Amino acid sequence: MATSMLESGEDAFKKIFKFYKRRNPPPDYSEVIDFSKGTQSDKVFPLKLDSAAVSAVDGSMVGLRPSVEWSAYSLQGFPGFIFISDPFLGGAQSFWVRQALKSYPQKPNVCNLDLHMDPSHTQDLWAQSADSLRAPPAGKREPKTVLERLRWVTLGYHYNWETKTYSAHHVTPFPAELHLLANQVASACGFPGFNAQAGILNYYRSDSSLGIHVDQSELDHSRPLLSFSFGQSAIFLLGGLQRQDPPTAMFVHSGDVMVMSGPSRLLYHAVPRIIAAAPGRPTADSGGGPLGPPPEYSSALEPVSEQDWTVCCRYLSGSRINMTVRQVLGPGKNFPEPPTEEVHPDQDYNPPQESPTEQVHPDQDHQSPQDGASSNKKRKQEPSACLD
Ligand SMILES: O=C(O)CCC(=O)C(=O)O
Ligand SMILES: [Fe+2]
Repeated sequence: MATSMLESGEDAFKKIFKFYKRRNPPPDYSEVIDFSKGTQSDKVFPLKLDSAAVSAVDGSMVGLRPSVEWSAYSLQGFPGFIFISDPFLGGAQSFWVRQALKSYPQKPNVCNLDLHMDPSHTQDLWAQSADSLRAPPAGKREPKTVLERLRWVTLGYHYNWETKTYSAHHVTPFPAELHLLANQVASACGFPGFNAQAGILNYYRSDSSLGIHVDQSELDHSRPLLSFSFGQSAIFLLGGLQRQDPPTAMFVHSGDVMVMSGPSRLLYHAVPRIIAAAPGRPTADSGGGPLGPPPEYSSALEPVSEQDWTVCCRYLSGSRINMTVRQVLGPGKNFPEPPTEEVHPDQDYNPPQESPTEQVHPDQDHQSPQDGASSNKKRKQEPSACLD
């Protein structure tokens, strides 16, 4: 399969991306690494993390199991890449899903819908969508709620999709609980003092994909990039330092955490496909249901009400959420002073259309997810597929 494709002219990453994105016939997944099956693949090795770096109490505050219990792995050929198979306490994923759907899209954070909607309509996407998502599906094709049209949210230093930069002039407070979660995971992985300064949240529908790119806009690449996934599963492709290097395919399931650090920090990667989570797999919608975390541990996170959880479950039945957390500046560092004539605080922030990087620098820097219906078009359109 994938390996035999590498001979011909088209670059290997693109070819493998297309292979996994293909709908008809669906691809063969036999070469895809599944970390939830442990060291079944001869390329996967158990990784001992720094269990002293995070106390069980601190971990439980953000919904993490004690780090000695985490199943962490390294992947042959990818030093610095760490895969942690769902380190969350039962029920704790629901907190993060609710945050990603209800809280993080709110102002002053920035989202794709701000580009073509009146600010009064992007103020509270949850409030506008919750009733429709709570109602039982009517059977016929229903108009999409605004929440279902959400594709990305930026936090902290807001990523500028056009210039592919962060700026000292466009920053809002980074959510404290997500800062804590990232700090603890990074500490366990050998990066104490990780300072979450920017977040990019991607919201994938069942036909979405994320193009081949490298996350290089952060100014300090010695700090890791952390990725948290919830909801439906995905195929993640991890390649090399060159765009055409052949990638390795792996499944990412709900609750999984990936850390790109050291020599893996600047590797090309992509998400060609969202896959329905296997029945019985503890996706966010079954990980404790509406209950939130068991009451025996303290948490920095507000419990999720049953009402809210109904909305989250309906949303997640056909969607995947990925939160990447980045440290933009080195410890104690600031943004370099721009030459005076280039200082245009905020006015020069032209937030993208839904997938602006496709228009400007395709296949290179960080992009937002693309919907299936528009994968070959310059400007992304709303997806045509309905909820599963
Ligand atoms: O969705 C994912 O797993 C990857 C997201 C990503 O690569 C990014 O946001 O830069
Ligand atoms: Fe990325």
